[in-house]
Amino acid sequence: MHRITNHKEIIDKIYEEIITGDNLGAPAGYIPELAKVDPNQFGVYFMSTENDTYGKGDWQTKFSIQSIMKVLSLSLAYQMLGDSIWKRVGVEPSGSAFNSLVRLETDNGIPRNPFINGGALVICDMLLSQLKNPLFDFLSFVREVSGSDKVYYNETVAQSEASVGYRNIALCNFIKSFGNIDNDPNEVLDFYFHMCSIEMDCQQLAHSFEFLMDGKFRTKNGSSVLNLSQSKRINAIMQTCGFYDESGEFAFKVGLPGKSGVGGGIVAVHPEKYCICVWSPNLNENGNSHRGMKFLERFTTETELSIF
Ligand SMILES: NC(=O)CC[C@H](N)C(=O)O
Repeated sequence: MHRITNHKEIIDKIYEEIITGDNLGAPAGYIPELAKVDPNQFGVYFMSTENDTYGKGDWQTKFSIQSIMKVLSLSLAYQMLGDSIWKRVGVEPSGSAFNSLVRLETDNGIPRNPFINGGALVICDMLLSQLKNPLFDFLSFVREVSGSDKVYYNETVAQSEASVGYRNIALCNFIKSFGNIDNDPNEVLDFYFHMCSIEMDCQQLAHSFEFLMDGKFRTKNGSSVLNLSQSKRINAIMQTCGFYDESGEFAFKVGLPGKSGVGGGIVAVHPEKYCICVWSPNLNENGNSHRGMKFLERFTTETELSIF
C-alpha cells in the first residue's frame, strides 16, 4: 500500500502557498453569528490509518461544523434503522443548491439525498422519533465517534440560525405536507439548528470521520459504528453529494469522498488510508470553503493519493 511518508512537508508547503495567496469569498452571511468569524483563520489536520497525525495553523480552534453534521446524523440513523431510511430519502445528487426547494414538489416530498437540507431534515425527523433525549443522545454519539468529550452545541449560533431560518422552515413544512415528516416541524427544526451549531476543531472533526476511513475502527466501548457495507455507502454518498452543486467539481479536482459545511470546514476521507480536515471561513458561491477546496486539490495532486 502506498503510504504517505512526507505528509508534513507537503502540508507545510501547500499551507504556505495558500495562506500567502488570495482569500476570496466571504463567511456565510445569512447566519448572523457565522458572519462575525475572522476569515483569516486557516487550519488543517491530517490523520492516517498508520497513526500518522499532523496539525497545521488554526487546527485547534473550534468552528461551527454546520452541514458536516449531516454525515454523523445520517450514520446514526443508518445504525438505528438500517436500509429502511432509503424509503424516505434518496441517494442521487440533486444538481441544485443545498437549500433548494425546487425538486421536492415533483419528487413528492422525498429529498434527493440526505446531505441537502431537505434530506437532513427528514433524517432529523427519524432521529427525533428514535432517540429518548434527542439533543443529549446525538451529542453523546458525536462524542463517542470523535473520541472527545469536549464537543458542545453553540446555543447562540443555533438561535441565530433559527431567527433567520425561513428557508429551512419552508422546507420542513413543505416536506411535512407530503407526509414525510412525522414530528412537529418546530421540533425537527430546533433539533436541526442545534446539530448544525456543534463546534469542533479540525482534529476532533477528522477523528469523528475515522469510522468511515478505517474498517477496523472501534469506539471506546469496543463497538463498530456501521458495518463495512454501510460505511462504503456513506462514503459513496459523500462522493456524489457531499458538496452540493460542486460535487462533480470536487470529484474532478480532489477525488475523495468528503463533506463541507458553511462554517468553512471540509472533511475528506481516503478509505483505508487517511482522513483530512481543513477549515477556512471564506466560502465560494456554492457555499464551500474557498481555501479548503484549493488546499485539498493541491494535497491529492502532490501526494498522488485520490481514490481514482
Ligand atoms: N451547507 C450548510 O452547511 C448549511 C447548514 C446551515 N445550517 C443551513 O441549514 O443552511
